[in-house]
Amino acid sequence: MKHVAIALLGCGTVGKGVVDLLSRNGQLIEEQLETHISIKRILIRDLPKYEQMDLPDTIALTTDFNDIINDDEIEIVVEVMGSADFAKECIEQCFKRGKSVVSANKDLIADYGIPLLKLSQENNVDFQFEASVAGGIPVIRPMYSSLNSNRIERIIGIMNGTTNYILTNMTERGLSYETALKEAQEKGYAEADPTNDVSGYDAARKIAILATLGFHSAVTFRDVSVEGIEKITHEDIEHASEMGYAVKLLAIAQQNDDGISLNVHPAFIPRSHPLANVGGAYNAVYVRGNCVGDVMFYGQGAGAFPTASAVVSDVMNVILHFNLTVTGKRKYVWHDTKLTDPRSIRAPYYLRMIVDNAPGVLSSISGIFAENRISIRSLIQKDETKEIAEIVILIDASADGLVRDSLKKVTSLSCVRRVANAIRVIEI
Ligand SMILES: NC(=O)C1=CN([C@@H]2O[C@H](COP(=O)(O)OP(=O)(O)OC[C@H]3O[C@@H](n4cnc5c(N)ncnc54)[C@H](OP(=O)(O)O)[C@@H]3O)[C@@H](O)[C@H]2O)C=CC1
Ligand SMILES: N[C@@H](CC=O)C(=O)O
Repeated sequence: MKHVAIALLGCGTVGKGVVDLLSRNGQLIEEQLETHISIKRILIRDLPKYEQMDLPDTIALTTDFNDIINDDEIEIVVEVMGSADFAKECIEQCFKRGKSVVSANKDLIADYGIPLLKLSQENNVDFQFEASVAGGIPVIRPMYSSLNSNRIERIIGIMNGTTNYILTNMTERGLSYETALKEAQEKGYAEADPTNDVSGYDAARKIAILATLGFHSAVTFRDVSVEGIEKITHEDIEHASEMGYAVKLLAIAQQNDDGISLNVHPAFIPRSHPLANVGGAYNAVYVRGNCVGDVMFYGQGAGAFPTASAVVSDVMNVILHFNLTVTGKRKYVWHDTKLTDPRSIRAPYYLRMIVDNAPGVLSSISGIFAENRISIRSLIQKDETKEIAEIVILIDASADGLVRDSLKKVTSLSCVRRVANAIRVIEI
């Protein structure tokens, strides 16, 4: 039986998941590859913390990356630390020393995926990162393999388990935002800094990675317009339910006539749509190819075993390439990319405002929308006291820039206390 020694950089939620998955399914994995995989070393920072962990005695823990990079027996390095700079440095060193790398680090790949892929090719090694998008769901490989006979037209999905867990549990269990986030952290879904999840940056990184591969476009995280879920309240969720919608954080990449648009934002989705029923930490990604039509990928987008499933399958793929002597041979294609102005993207919007409960208020607000040729689909006055009222407006599909400009004017009306939220409605 052949033997491949690997090293892990990091042994947190995902790293420990990899250790456990290999011990649980090792025999089946060996049978398929005719190769035994052993984890030889793991890099961590805080040694005493890991000495208590239930890890096989055969694994050497180290706090010095040199122990890994200088060990010629180690052929594959699995980077599951997170962070950008140090991880990038380690991965580059691995490539230069002829080691293939598997990474789950979307922060890094969304920014440096293309230069890293190029460097891996120059050094004839593999770089694989299936777990970087949607945890356990196979969605990266289909982009450059199973669906690559298509021109990909659109990618839309729920790509962050933490925010989906928060929104689902605010909706179904009435949990507060803070309690739901705490639960998501306890379950190992959230990033080390959960701001990346709730602000939409994590999903933005994932859609940038998918668009890079699916659209053959050299885009990065910085090309994505991002809005998070921090402003979503129980009021918004209740109004959505009453109107037949669920609130979800969506990531959308779209090929338009004038370029590519990349957006992450909360959205009202009709309850009848399959994405509305993706609950908890589950993710779902729709891909539309010009020949295949719509394909949907669904599964657990975060957590130890689901993510380790993708990481270990990447390790298996690297070993398969070793065995077939095709390591580092995959070719990637990127074209010049033009980005659509995000302000031109049209959608219907749900708007919630807190206003004075006084005559003439509604006509002042609707007057501003009329001036901007935005047509109001419905306007409902909700809870009211003697002094204030909450109004909920649905407007027909309008350009984002026009909606934002109109809302600025609405906010400046003395009778408008605040625009509490403006959320796009997805009609698919
Ligand atoms: N959790 C999930 O569900 C998913 C996570 N990912 C990605 O996987 C990666 C790992 O995530 P996760 O396991 O949740 O993270 P954790 O925070 O649970 O674990 C990180 C691990 O990396 C180690 N580490 C961090 N920085 C360093 C460093 N500079 N030097 C040495 N060791 C270091 C930590 O060691 P120490 O404790 O000693 O600091 C810890 O063992 C991230 O890129 C994340 O975005 C991807 C998909 C899903
Ligand atoms: N924090 C991420 C983990 C997986 O990528 C999430 O919540 O989806």
